Amino acid sequence: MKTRTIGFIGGGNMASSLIRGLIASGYAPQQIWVSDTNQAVLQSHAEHLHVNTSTDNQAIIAAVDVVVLAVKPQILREISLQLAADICRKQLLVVSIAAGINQTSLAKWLGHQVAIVRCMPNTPALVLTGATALHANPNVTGPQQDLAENILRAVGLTLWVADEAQLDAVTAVSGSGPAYFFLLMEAMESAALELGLDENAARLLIQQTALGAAKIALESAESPAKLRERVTSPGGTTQKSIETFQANGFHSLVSKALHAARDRSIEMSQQLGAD
Ligand SMILES: NC(=O)C1=CN([C@@H]2O[C@H](COP(=O)(O)OP(=O)(O)OC[C@H]3O[C@@H](n4cnc5c(N)ncnc54)[C@H](OP(=O)(O)O)[C@@H]3O)[C@@H](O)[C@H]2O)C=CC1
Ligand SMILES: O=C(O)[C@@H]1CCC=N1
Repeated sequence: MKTRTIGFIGGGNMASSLIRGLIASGYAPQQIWVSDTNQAVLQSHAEHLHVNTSTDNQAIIAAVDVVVLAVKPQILREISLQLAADICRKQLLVVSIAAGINQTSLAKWLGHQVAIVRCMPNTPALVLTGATALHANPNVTGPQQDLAENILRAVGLTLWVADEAQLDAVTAVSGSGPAYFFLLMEAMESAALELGLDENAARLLIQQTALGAAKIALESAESPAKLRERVTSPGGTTQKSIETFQANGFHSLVSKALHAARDRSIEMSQQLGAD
């Protein structure tokens, strides 16, 4: 499967994470093609990643075995309509990573016979620790499903969802999720500075603590609540901070934030898929 050529339409943040991850996992840069309207982005990818680049989206379609649509959801309709005829003619597998653009809209724009895998990756793909949920439309053959899965599995964990609606929840949980952990790190860093630590010490301690907590959570069969209790000595320091979090509605705040992200994904499907 690593012999296939992969094209990215849009070479921004998420595409860069995937491309870097694919190269780190053994894909040759020559197998990867990227198009973007931003010359600086293409120049940087050519210079640093040695991948093939073009400002011509159609040239990418002509060159590859599978195309990843990695532009902003707001312009996906225009791009899909622009590329539909070439994609159909070549019977190309399309992988869309766009948040909030559903299979119905993609089929309407690209053609109802096109094989489309809609997925939701996340930026830790950059360090081969991505998490991606995928959904295939009925046109996707077994080998095409394997091809899509192999690309995303090269950069982390993959799971298939049979119910496409679950991708809205996945977007709220793992698609946007890295930002929540960065937000917590950001807030902890500000607090650490207030407590008198210098920036370098604060950042290092927080990074290592986040890594350690994630590793324990991954390696342990126990729930996050149980793992939290292990840190919380009765009458000690953690109890005080956890009580402060909980008295200020931490769980409900997280729930509201994830519901807001899920609802935005649904709203985008309705707004952007309308025509
Ligand atoms: N960032 C993330 O963590 C995740 C993003 N996604 C999805 O990935 C997609 C891309 O997101 P992200 O990487 O963050 O966005 P970016 O804006 O970083 O990347 C999109 C790139 O596409 C370029 N572009 C604009 N118009 C065209 C065009 N006509 N042809 C080719 N390229 C074009 C943009 O250039 P310019 O900036 O000049 O407009 C930009 O470089 C979105 O659909 C998003 O929902 C999914 C999961 C996670
Ligand atoms: O914020 C967004 O819309 C995209 C999708 C998930 C992460 N970034």
